[in-house]
Amino acid sequence: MLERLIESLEAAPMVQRGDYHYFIHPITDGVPLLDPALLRDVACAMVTVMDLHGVDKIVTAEAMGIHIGTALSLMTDIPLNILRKRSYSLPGEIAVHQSTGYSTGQLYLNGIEKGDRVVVIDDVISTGGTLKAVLAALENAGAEIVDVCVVIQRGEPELGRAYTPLVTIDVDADGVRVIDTCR
Ligand SMILES: O=P(O)(O)OC[C@H]1O[C@H](OP(=O)(O)OP(=O)(O)O)[C@H](O)[C@@H]1O
Ligand code: HPA
Repeated sequence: MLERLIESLEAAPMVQRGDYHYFIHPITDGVPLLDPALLRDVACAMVTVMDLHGVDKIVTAEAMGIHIGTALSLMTDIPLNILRKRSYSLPGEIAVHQSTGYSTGQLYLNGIEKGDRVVVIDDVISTGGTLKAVLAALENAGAEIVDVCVVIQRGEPELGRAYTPLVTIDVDADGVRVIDTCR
């Protein structure tokens, strides 16, 4: 089920963002084109590895968790909640600081109730800065985090809790090497 993902990752072009070797891939960037079969492979694998029992909401971060979260939501009928990079100034909005290997910013959580059972998904974890911010916002809102799943784990970031990657990669200036898969 993951052959298309593995092959496309190992063919991914690289660019520099400061000191950061950034790979460009349809799942993580929507560039150059997202093949529906690849998105379907990823969504089916995530549904297989995640614990979705009694889950109220799928949570992801703008922007590149949205297409994956949408596919999962359509497959499972579980509503999708998106942490946005802009504030809506709604009552109860929770703001958290996001940092990645090449950027910093804010993420804003709305629409999560105390006691909600949620799963968190994203396209990639690299430094872990984004998912740490998402988890902090959800904890602040009083959500119960049932599971965390990412398509791609880059390196060995710690989140302070377990999470499941579909694939684990190493990246250097020459490109991407897939070193592990979830099966
Ligand atoms: O583990 P980290 O070092 O935090 O990196 C992972 C995050 O980086 C990317 O988001 P980014 O904020 O770059 O923006 P995008 O999703 O809008 O492309 C990606 O979608 C992850 O959310
Ligand atoms: O190297 C990367 N490529 C695409 N998305 C990312 N998000 C964090 N690092 C990366």
